[in-house]
This record gives sequence, structure tokens and C-alpha cells, in this order.
Amino acid sequence: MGSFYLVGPMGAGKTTIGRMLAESLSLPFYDVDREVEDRSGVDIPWIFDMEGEQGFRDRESAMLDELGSGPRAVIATGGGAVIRDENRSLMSNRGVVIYLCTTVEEQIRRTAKDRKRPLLQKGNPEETLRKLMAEREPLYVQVADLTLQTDENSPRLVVQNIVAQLRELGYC
Ligand SMILES: Nc1ncnc2c1ncn2[C@@H]1O[C@H](COP(=O)(O)OP(=O)(O)O)[C@@H](O)[C@H]1O
Ligand SMILES: O=C(O)C1=C[C@@H](OP(=O)(O)O)[C@@H](O)[C@H](O)C1
Ligand SMILES: [Mg+2]
Repeated sequence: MGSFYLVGPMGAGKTTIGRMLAESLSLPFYDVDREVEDRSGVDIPWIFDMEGEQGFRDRESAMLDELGSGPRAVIATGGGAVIRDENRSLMSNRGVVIYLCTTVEEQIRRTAKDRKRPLLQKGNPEETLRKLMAEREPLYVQVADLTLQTDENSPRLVVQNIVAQLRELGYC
């Protein structure tokens, strides 16, 4: 059945909820962004500066492929991992995809103090988030096996809901 992949926009809670979900399911946890940073020895803003977004996307796809080939785990992706067809096929074919959704208003609140998401460091972050949501939401929906709203619920409750749904569907 493969790994559990968390997808959704920046600030949806993929990293936070992924770590807790892994603990709850007694599985290893990987965050694709973190693994890319550990492997390259530099942070994501540096990669965007030096190699551009395409350079980051190449590293992200390679890491997703590597992690997806390993033993079963919970894998938190970055918000843009769904834009490449190859990444969406990999996740759908190899595992169970969980879409964490949120509103742009909540994304703004949750990412306001962050300086590590290069796409939000220039221009108007609200406009950027709206544009990205319009482009990517259909892709999150397309790839998702299950969808969870994160706006009204604490991370703990979201994890409980995910586990309940995975059990119901026979995935764990
Ligand atoms: N359900 C939630 N309710 C409130 N705050 C949340 C929730 N999920 C995540 N957060 C907070 O939002 C911020 C971004 O979460 P993060 O896990 O980094 O999101 P992502 O990996 O999807 O970009 C963090 O400060 C986190 O504590
Ligand atoms: O939406 C995006 O394109 C990105 C989301 C980030 O991950 P989070 O969704 O975990 O913030 C990170 O991969 C990078 O800054 C690009
Ligand atoms: Mg994250």
C-alpha cells in the first residue's frame, strides 16, 4: 500500500500534522523540504537564490522519488510538490495521499512570521497565496485519496480524524 503522503498549501499543517501522524501510526516521518536541506547542506531560501525555483523542484522530485521507494512512512511534501505530473503519479501509484486544506486567510496567519518560504518573501504574500491556490487546488483535489479541513481543528484533532478515516478505509 506504500507510504502516506501529506499534500496541501503552505501553512496547511503538513509538517506539523505529518510528524504527529507518524508518531500515532508508529511509522518513520520524513519532511521532503527538511530532507532536501539535510542532503544539500543548505537551506531552501539558498537553493531558490542560487538555483532558482526549477533547481529546487528538481531536488524536490528526486527526494520524493527516493523516499517513496523506501519502507512505509509518513511523508510531508511541500506545497508545490503537486505541480509536476511525475510527482502526482508517484504519490498516487505508490501510496495514500492526504490533502490538508485551509483558507488563504488562515495561511496568512500561520505563515506571517515565517522567513523560510521564499515564495512569500517578495511581492504581496496574500496575492501570491491566492494565485497559487487557484493553480494548485485542482491538483490537490485530483491527487487526494482523502481530504481534511484544518481550519477549525487543532493539529491533534486533525490527526485523530485522519487515523479514523484511514482505519475506515482499511489503510491502517
Ligand atoms: N490545525 C492547525 N491549527 C492551528 N495552527 C496550525 C495548525 N496546523 C498547523 N498550524 C501552525 O501553522 C504553522 C505552519 O504549519 P506547517 O506544519 O509548517 O505547515 P506546512 O508544512 O503545511 O506549510 C505552524 O506554526 C503550525 O504550528
Ligand atoms: O508551496 C510551495 O511552492 C513551497 C512550499 C514550501 O513547503 P510548505 O508547504 O511545507 O510550506 C517549500 O517546499 C517551498 O518553500 C515551496
Ligand atoms: Mg512544511
